[in-house]
Amino acid sequence: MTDRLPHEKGFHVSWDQIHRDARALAWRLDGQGPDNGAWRAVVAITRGGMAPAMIVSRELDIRVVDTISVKSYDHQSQSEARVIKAPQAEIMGDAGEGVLVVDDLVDTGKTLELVRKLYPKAHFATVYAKPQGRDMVDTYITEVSQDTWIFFPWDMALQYVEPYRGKD
Ligand SMILES: O=P(O)(O)OC[C@H]1O[C@H](OP(=O)(O)OP(=O)(O)O)[C@H](O)[C@@H]1O
Ligand SMILES: Nc1nc2[nH]cnc2c(=O)[nH]1
Ligand SMILES: [Mg+2]
Repeated sequence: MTDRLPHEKGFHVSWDQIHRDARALAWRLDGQGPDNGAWRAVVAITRGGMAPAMIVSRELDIRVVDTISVKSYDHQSQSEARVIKAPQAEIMGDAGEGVLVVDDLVDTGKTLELVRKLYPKAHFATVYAKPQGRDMVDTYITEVSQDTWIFFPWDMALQYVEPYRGKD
């Protein structure tokens, strides 16, 4: 993760904000599936995609939900990704047609590139997108610049901050 830093800007997302944005994503996807507008299943890219996928599946009343786990690692200075848990083969079918693959964000696009290769007919949706990975996503809600780090509520806690005038 250190190679992803430093980032000039921080975009802090609250629970309320991610709920609203994931709902907006669901509404945009409503009726866009290949089977009379319907989607067959939602697949979350763990772990960050799980909260948005839960909200999307709830909004669109999709009861078939599975996960895919992609682990990024550095191998001789080249960053690679591999699947360490795949979704059920019966859910994905041949190429993922009718399946909504949901993640919290796309950054470099490496994660989605890998999942897309496996399931080229699935629909890829993220809540947030950065320019470098944007072409890997079919539907997203909000774009942030490449030098922005997105902070999610599950990675944060409320804490005391010094008053402005109290600082050195
Ligand atoms: O477009 P990319 O450059 O591949 O980055 C995007 C991915 O990185 C983050 O997940 P991470 O691998 O950090 O794991 P996590 O979801 O378990 O936090 C994020 O949730 C996306 O899945
Ligand atoms: N939380 C978080 N994880 C990431 N993984 C890749 N980019 C990001 C980001 O901006 N925020
Ligand atoms: Mg992730």
